[in-house]
Amino acid sequence: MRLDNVTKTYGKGDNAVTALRGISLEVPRGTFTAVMGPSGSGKSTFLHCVAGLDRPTTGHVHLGDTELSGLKEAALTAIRRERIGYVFQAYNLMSALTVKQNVTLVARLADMAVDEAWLREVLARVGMSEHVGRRPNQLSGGQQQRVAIARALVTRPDALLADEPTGALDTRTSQEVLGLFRQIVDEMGQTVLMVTHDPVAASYADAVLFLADGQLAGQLNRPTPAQVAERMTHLGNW
Ligand SMILES: Nc1ncnc2c1ncn2[C@@H]1O[C@H](COP(=O)(O)OP(=O)(O)OP(=O)(O)O)[C@@H](O)[C@H]1O
Repeated sequence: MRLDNVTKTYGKGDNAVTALRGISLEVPRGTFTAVMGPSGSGKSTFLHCVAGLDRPTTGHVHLGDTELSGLKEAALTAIRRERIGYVFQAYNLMSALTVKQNVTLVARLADMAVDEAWLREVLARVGMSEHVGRRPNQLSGGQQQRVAIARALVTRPDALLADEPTGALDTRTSQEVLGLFRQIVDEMGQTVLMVTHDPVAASYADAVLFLADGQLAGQLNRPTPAQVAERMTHLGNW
């Protein structure tokens, strides 16, 4: 993923709010990158622009060789569905569907063939092979997030985007989910970009990008939680 001088302004005139101010960066394929920053620093806007959910006001976003800002809505929708996987703080599973049905729902809605062998591998990776027939209310929070990760992986996306994926989990379960992200990067070559408020979560990443007031305010590679917390303390309230 690559961003070239991306800006994003919401609203017009006196009401205009500039959320991103000239962000240029590259997220290498097959790496785990965390994004941190004080509240209102532009993290969600950044993630939405990378995901093709929102269009930059100026600048360009590339996913591989594809430039997202030049695409028409239909092409962008196809990219969002087929080339990007999402994991949210709220697991967003369908309560009436089983684990297997939830994992394959997006692909089925999009008329994409689901490769059974790949589905089995993904379910095994996230440790949910034994629970394919259960419904979300029969699973713990950590298990539900694993199902959401399987759902994101099943279409073999170019990138997996996670917005506070451990925000609703206890410490131990968070660590299991973060360990799973690490594994899918190291063993499957997946690219993961994660927004988080948690220095411990960020320390699982290869690199942590810091945003402040809509600008890139630094990067730490393979940092410890203490180094991340120290950097955040200098950026403002978080
Ligand atoms: N749809 C919108 N319309 C107007 N302003 C917006 C909109 N979305 C975000 N903003 C503003 O843009 C700025 C950046 O917001 P953003 O949600 O990207 O920050 P954030 O770092 O994700 O914050 P938080 O950590 O609190 O979720 C903020 O000043 C916010 O009020």
